[in-house]
Amino acid sequence: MKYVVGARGSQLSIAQTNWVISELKKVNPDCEYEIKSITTKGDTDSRPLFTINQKGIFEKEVDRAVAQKEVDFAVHSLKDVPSKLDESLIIASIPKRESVNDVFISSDGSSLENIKQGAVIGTSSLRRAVQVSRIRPDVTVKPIRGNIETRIRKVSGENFDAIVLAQAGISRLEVDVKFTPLSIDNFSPSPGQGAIAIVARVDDSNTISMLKKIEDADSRLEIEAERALSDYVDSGCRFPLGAYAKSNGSEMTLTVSAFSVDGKQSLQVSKTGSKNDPTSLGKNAGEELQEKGVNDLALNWREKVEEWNKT
Ligand SMILES: NCc1[nH]cc(CCC(=O)O)c1CC(=O)O
Repeated sequence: MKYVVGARGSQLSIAQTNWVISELKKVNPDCEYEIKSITTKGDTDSRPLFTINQKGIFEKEVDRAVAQKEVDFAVHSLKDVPSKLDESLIIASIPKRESVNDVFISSDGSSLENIKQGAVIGTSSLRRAVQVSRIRPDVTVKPIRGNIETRIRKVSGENFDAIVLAQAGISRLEVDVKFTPLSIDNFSPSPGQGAIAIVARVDDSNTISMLKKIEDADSRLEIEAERALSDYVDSGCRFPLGAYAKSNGSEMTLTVSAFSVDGKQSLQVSKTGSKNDPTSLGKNAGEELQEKGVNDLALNWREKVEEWNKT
């Protein structure tokens, strides 16, 4: 049996897709896989500056190829996959997740704690921008565009002294670059960070069961809790949010941090529950955030995003 696999044109997407194919070949030795790279607007345009709620615009283009049967399945970074897929599609498989943490990459090897005063730090993630400025209010956080390799090249000390990226992307690309890991406490990751989602057609049960062979049960439960939480707060999610679920025996703990866009206010919630009910865990954490007034964090978000884009 031969499968055609959809991927974006970016190097990360190709690297992730190759990794998925090598895992699939171990358990489906008789199957063949061919990558069909789908050039999306995200691979041709420059990425946006700081934004909120732009999630998944490029992944949707690849998913359309799955829905239209141009490819059999697609491989994505889960954190970029919107919570609502087309009704003909399903996240068929979640393989074992990579590191969830962010990392700090600087031109002179210094860490976020000891980098020189007034350093210029690049990121286009509002979550990371806020997290950086809370630890080092003296640095300047500036939006940086381009894919991972381009961003790393920009850390020359000329335009950027440092950047923040996901460790998972660097590991998957096998980039040879020095970095310091950032703690999950200070840099609560984006929901789903480090995980890969394989999207297939909901009625294609043969492909789904072939893909399920590389599913990792704990990774699936963890990302379900993180996504249930972000779904719960999504309607008014005009604030930077980090969420991280970790299973431990039969339990799972979901820790969530939410910030106002200017970084001045924050809320943290940590909930433990049965790992087999990730949806309730995510919803419970969301309810507690709402009781604590999370919606107030979103006040004036538009003006605050514009402020970030002026730096
Ligand atoms: N939004 C871009 C993106 N999508 C997935 C990854 C890396 C892999 C992952 O986080 O799972 C990255 C780069 C980054 O955040 O540094």
